[in-house]
Amino acid sequence: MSTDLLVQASGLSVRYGAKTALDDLNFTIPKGRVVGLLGHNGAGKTTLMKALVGLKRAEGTLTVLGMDPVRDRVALLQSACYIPDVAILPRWARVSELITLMAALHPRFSAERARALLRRTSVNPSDKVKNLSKGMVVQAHLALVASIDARLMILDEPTLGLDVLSRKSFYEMLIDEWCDGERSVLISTHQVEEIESLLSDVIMLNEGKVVLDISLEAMDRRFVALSHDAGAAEQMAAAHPLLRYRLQGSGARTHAALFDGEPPADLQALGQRVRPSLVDLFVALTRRPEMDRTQF
Ligand SMILES: Nc1ncnc2c1ncn2[C@@H]1O[C@H](COP(=O)(O)OP(=O)(O)OP(=O)(O)O)[C@@H](O)[C@H]1O
Repeated sequence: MSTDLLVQASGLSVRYGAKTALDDLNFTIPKGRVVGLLGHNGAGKTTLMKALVGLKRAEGTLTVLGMDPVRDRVALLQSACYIPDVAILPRWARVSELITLMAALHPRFSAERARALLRRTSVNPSDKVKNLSKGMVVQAHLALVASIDARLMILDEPTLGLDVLSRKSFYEMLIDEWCDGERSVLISTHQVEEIESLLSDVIMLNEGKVVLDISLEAMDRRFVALSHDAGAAEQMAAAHPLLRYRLQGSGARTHAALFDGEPPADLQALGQRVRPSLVDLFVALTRRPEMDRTQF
């Protein structure tokens, strides 16, 4: 395996009985990337993350840090860390005791780093877990996990239940203190707007299939949105854009049409190019057909 590819998946499928949760996924995660895993409820995000850390057996080929996640699970967890969507820390313990415990259990854990990361949060090492708020538990959990010298961090909706300031500081800590150009992060969230600026890449899942796997730079080059006034709506619609939506703010151009690739020249003359957001693209690529009529 090339050491630059931390994850390599080909023909990856996961089933729960008769239900196919992931269907023939092919993707890689190179080093030094921050990859957003986006998808509606039930799209397969948690299932994929579980497969990556060997908690769910998958068909096809899956290599994580050069290892088979199920067979080499113990070794893999020395170099990959995973925060599941329900962060649980033992309620009876003080945070300082968890640091001591982690230092004893994990060869790549740095107690010094954990204490330094905790200083950025509102959690004190002397606090008991049972006295922490939900958000403080999440912060403590991240500080502990980010103190493991790992190459891959897998975060399943890590900011669930956090207020906006805590979410911001969580992401700042992740980017400033953990990402170093070699390590990669795979992060799932429903708060797409909030993480767009952090991401280098995005993988979108829809009903167990990958509908988009792209870097943000390539996304900006490939997808074009045209803002236009209401009068041009029919012509835009006739060109079958991926999505038509309303723009916020004032001005004559209150509508936009999103295209995969360059829109025809005559349409470009009717509108102005605007950058489609990740949310617009997500809606366009993962909406259900019954939503089509409700766009306008
Ligand atoms: N233990 C299970 N047994 C049976 N089906 C399951 C199980 N876990 C997940 N599924 C099904 O697999 C599909 C993918 O679920 P998954 O939890 O991976 O979605 P998700 O994208 O993480 O959703 P959410 O955003 O709601 O957390 C869903 O249809 C779900 O019902």
